[in-house]
Amino acid sequence: MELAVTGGRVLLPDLTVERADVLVDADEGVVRAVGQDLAGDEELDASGGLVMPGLVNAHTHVAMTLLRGYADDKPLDAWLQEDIWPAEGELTPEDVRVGAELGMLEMIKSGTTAFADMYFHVPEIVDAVADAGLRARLGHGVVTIAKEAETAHDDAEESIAVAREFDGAADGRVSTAFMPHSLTTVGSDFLDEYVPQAREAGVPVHIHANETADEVDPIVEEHGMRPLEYAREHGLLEPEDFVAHGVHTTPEEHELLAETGAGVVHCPASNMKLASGMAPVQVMHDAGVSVGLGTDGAASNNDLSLFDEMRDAAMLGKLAADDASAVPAEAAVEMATQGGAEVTGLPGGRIEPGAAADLVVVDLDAPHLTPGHDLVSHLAYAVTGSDVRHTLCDGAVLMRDREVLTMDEDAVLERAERAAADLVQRV
Ligand SMILES: N[C@@H](CCSC[C@H]1O[C@@H](n2cnc3c(=O)[nH]cnc32)[C@H](O)[C@@H]1O)C(=O)O
Ligand SMILES: [Zn+2]
Repeated sequence: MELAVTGGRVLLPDLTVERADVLVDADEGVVRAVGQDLAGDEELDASGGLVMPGLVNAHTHVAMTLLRGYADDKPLDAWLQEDIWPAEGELTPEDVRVGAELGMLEMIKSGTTAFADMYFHVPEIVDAVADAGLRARLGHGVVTIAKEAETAHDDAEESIAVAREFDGAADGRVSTAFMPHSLTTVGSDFLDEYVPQAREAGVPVHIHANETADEVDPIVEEHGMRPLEYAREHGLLEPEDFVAHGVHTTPEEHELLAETGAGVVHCPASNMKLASGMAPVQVMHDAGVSVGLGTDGAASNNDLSLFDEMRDAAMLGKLAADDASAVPAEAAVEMATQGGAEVTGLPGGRIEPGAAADLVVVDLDAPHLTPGHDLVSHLAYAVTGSDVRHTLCDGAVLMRDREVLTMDEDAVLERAERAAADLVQRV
């Protein structure tokens, strides 16, 4: 079946905008053509809209939607230890399923078609991705500090097992990674033991790194090197690997990232909310580092909209560089599309023949998007998630005219409300 997305304008990979139709091969899940007057077996109306690549949320913990607004206004360490980890200790597989569905509903409704996720009870998340129709790189987050050796090993084994088992699931829309939680919550002996297993399984490694000053200093003190140098020493930073945050990073670390090809996921909202710091995004770009954008979990954001994240990235990037020309709109849009696809190794991020048919249509016919001098500027600074009219992933229509077709929206909200209330009772 061929689907023609007609009557709109299209954001091309070079970030120019052209009046064109997009022909999608729904069976193969690829874009066949971009051009004038294309016809398919079915049509999707994009008139008055901009057809753009589906957004890539390159770092999140999707089931944390259940903890949205549960614990705010604290720094990372206290937030995790006092509130989040105790609550997460009570999450059942069913809770994770419900939270993941809520997050995916939110993503589909705000134009995200692919995401990278670190969490636990991953089989539930795989099933939710399969049903929702999205694309994802999933992994089990490992923590080894303050655990008995056996429990810590079990956690790491589970991460490797999950990565092996589910790579290629959901008709190839799910891929996986080995996901040690962070350079300070996983011991180096565990990295040394399990990273080679990830290589053997052919999956990348995704980890939190250099998020706060508090997690940089102990590594420098104990090992006499910067965290990313330490990461490299322990087998990380292969080209397919990607680290979340990279807030407190030095020029030497940027050089290391650029040389190795490992990517960074910038999470500006989470970094602002937890007061973690300002990532030197413009400096990283100038150094040739691949950068994607992530929301991080909904408990530190508090939403999963990449449109908000683009705006935050552009705004914070200017403040960090003390330069209004830093992280321009184009850079924000690039990070949320091609950049995220590159960093996570997921298809998508570009609309061109042969590319994955992961795309969204944004309604431009609105007061806050008038006049239309520069649509890339609008995407970075003025569009919000609720402006998304249609969402397609892998050639399938997931949302048409704001109606999500792959999920029962009311049922998802009701289940989430109930699961969250029960959870808070138990904690
Ligand atoms: N298996 C681990 C869980 C790791 S999943 C990934 C974890 O990252 C946590 N997380 C969420 N946001 C952040 C962040 O900004 N920095 C570090 N960790 C985070 C999240 O709450 C979740 O516990 C365990 O048993 O504790
Ligand atoms: Zn995170």
